[in-house]
Amino acid sequence: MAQLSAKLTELRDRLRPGQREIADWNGGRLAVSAVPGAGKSTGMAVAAAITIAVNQLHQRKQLVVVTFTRSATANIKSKIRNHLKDLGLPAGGFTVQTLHGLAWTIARAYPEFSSIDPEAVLITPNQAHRLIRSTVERWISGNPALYQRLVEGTAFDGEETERLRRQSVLRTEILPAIAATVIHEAKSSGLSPDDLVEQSHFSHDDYQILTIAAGLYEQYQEQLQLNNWIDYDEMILSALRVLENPSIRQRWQEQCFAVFEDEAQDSSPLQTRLLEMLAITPDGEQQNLVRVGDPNQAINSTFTPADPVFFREFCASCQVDDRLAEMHLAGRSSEAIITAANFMLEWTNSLWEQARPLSHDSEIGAKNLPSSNLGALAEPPFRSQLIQIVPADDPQPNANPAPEGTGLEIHTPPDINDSIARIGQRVINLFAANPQGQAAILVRTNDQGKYITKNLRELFADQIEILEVGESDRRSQIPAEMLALLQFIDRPHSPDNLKAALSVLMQRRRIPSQDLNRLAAAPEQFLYPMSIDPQLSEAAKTASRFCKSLLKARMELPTYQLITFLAYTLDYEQTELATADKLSERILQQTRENSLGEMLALLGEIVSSEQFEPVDADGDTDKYTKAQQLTIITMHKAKGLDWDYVFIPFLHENMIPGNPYVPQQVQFLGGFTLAEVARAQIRSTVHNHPIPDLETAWERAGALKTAEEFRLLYVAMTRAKRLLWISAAKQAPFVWSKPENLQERPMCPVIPAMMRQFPQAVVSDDDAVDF
Ligand SMILES: Nc1ncnc2c1ncn2[C@@H]1O[C@H](COP(=O)(O)OP(=O)(O)OP(=O)(O)O)[C@@H](O)[C@H]1O
Repeated sequence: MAQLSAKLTELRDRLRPGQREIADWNGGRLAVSAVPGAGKSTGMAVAAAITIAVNQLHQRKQLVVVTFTRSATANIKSKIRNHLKDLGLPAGGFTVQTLHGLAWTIARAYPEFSSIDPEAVLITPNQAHRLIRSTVERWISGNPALYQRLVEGTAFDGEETERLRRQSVLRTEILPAIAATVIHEAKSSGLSPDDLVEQSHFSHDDYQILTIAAGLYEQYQEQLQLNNWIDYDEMILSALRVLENPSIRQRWQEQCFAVFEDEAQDSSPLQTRLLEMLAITPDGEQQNLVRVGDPNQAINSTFTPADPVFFREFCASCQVDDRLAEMHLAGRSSEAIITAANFMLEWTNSLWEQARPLSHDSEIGAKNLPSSNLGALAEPPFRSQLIQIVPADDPQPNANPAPEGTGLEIHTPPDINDSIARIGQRVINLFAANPQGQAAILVRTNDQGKYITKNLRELFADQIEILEVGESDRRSQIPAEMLALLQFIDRPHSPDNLKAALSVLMQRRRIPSQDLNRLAAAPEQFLYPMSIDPQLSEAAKTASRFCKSLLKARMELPTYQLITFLAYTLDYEQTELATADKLSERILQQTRENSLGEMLALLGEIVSSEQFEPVDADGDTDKYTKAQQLTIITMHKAKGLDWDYVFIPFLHENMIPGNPYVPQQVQFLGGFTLAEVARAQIRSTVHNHPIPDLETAWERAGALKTAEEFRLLYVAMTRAKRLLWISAAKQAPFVWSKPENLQERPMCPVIPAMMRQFPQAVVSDDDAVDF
C-alpha cells in the first residue's frame, strides 16, 4: 500500500500546475480551461489513473472518460492503461468512449425504453442524402402556401422559366440546406419539432422561416422512423430517454463513479445534459464531473450546434465555487511562436472591442485596426487566456524547443506558385538538416491542398515524401458520385438527376463552372436542343456533350462495367480508381441480376448507411506526423496534432475571415442565406434571447463565422513546434476552383498587423530566394 502511495506521488509529481488540479480532484464539479499544448490529454490520463487507484474503481464502479473523436479515444485509453500498469494495477475500473459511443451503449441496452431498434442503421444526413430529399419533397407538397411565398422571394414577375429556376434551386439547394442545418441545430439543442412550432409564434418574418424549419423537422422525424434509421442526435436522445427511468438511471449512476470529459468546448447542450445526468451521485447530492477544454479552439460552432459559450458558461459557474483550474503553461512550441499566437488572440479581441457599439474612439486610432463585423457578438471571439512558456523545471522533456531560425517567418511572395516553390525548397533543406523533422502545410480548403500537392509533385518529383490527407476524403465521396451519375444514366430526364450528375462533373472539373439550375430545369432542351430553343452557352454545350457521352456508354457497355467506365471518365487518380474497383466488385457480388435498378438500390443503401470503407482509409492520425514527411492537411483536421515545421500559405482576407457569401442563385430571397438565418434564430431561442429579425440574424451569423475563422487560424498557428512559416502571396485566385486565374488579393488583416509587430520575422523577397 505504501508502495502504491509512493508511486502515486511520483506520478503526480510528473504533472505541471493545472494538470495537478485534475489529478487532485476528489469529487464535485471541476472546469479546466487550458491553452493549446498545455497537456490536457496528458494530464487527464494521469488524473484518470490516479482517480482509479485512489478510489479502487472496478468493473461495477467505473470512471467514464469521454473524448470527441475515435482516435483520441484510443490514445487516452492506452495512456491510462500504461499508467495503471506502472502502478501495478489491472487495466480495469474505467471506460473511454466517444460521446456517441457512450450514448449508443446506453440506448442499445434498453431498447424498450430508448425506442431504438438495435438493427436500426446509423446515418449522417447531409444535404444530398435521400432522407433530406424526401423530407423536402413531402414538406413542399404539404405546405403549398409557404412554398409559394418562397418562390415569390423579394420580387417576382411571373415569368415561367424564372419560376422553374427558382423551384429547382429551392428543391435541390435552399430547402435541403435549411433542413440539414436546422434539424441538427434544433435536435442537438434538445428542441423537438413542437418546441420549434411554439418558438415560431415569436418570429415575424415574411417567409416564416421557423415555421418552415419546424415543418421540415417533423417530416424528417417521420421519415427516420419509417426507414428504421437513426442519426447521431437520436442516439443521444434515446440514451436520455432511457435515463428518464428512475431505476435504470440509478443503476447507471451507481456504476459511474465520475465523468471526465476532454475537448469539452465541442459538446452540444444535449451531449452535456447526458454527461451531467450520468455524473450525478446515486444519493443525488453532487455531480462528479470534470470538464477539460479550450474555448479558444472551438472551431465547429458554425457547422455544428457546439458553441464555445456553453463551455465558457460552465467555467464561469465553476469559478464562482472556486472550481475552475486554468492551464496557462504550454511546452509544445518555441517562444516566438507562442508570442505570435498570443498577439493574434489579443489583436482579434481588440478588433471585436473596437467594433462594439460603445467602443472608445481614442483607442482605435492608436491600434490602427481595420473594421470588422465582430461587433454583432455579445462576447469576444477568444477567452482572454494567454499561453505561457513553462519554467525551467518543467517535467516535459525539451519543452518549448529551440526555434528553427527565428521561429516565425512571414512571407509575401509575388504569387501562390512562388509560395509553393519556397515551401518545397525549404522543406527539402529542413529535412536534410534534421532526419527526425516532421512538417505540414495547413490549408483552409481541400482545393488548396490538392493544388499544392499537384504543384509540389511537379516541381520536386520524389524529393519530398508527401501525404495529402484530403485525398482520402475524396475517396470517401466515390460511392455518392457513382450513384449520382448512374441515377442520371438511368433517368436522364429527371431535373434532379441531371443536376446531381452535373454537380459531380463540375466538382471533378470535367465541365466548366456554371449555373446548373438553368440547365437542369429543362433536361430535354439541354440534352437535345432543337433549333427553336434558346442557344446554349459554350460552357453548357460542353456539359451537354459530356452528358450525352455518358448516356451513350449506357447503351454500349454491359452494366457491370459502368462503374469502372465512370471512374475513368471522372479522371480518378490511382487510389480512387482502386476504390471504385472495390466498390464495383462489391456490387457485383451482392447483386444477382446485374441490372441497373438492382445496382442503384444497393448503391443507395451503401451511400445512405456509409457502409463502405474506401481503400486505405483509417482514423489513425500517427501517419500524419511521421518524420521526413510533408503532410498537407486542412486546419480543421490538424486540430490536436503538431509538427516541427508548420507552413500556412494563402492567408488572404477572402479565406480568413472570409466574407458572408450569398450565392447568386439564391439571391431572389434577399441578401442572406435562409439556413444560416434560421440557425441564428434557433440559437437565440436556445440562449433564451429574443428571436432576431432576418437582417440581424444574418449579421450575427456572419460575426460568428468571422470569430470562428480567427480561432481556426489560432489553432493552425499553435500546431507549430519550432517553425511557423506563414504567407500571403500578392497574387492569388479569386476562387480556388479556378486556381489559374490569379489577381491581386488583400491579405488576411492579421498579417499586416503581425508584420508591424514582428518586423524581424518579415522575410523580404530577396532573402527568400536563398532558402
Ligand atoms: N506533464 C508532462 N510531462 C511530460 N510531457 C508532457 C506533460 N504534459 C504535456 N506533455 C507533452 O506535451 C505535449 C502536448 O500535450 P497534449 O497533447 O496532452 O496537449 P493538449 O493540451 O491536449 O494539446 P492541444 O493544444 O492539441 O489540445 C505532448 O507531447 C505531451 O507528451
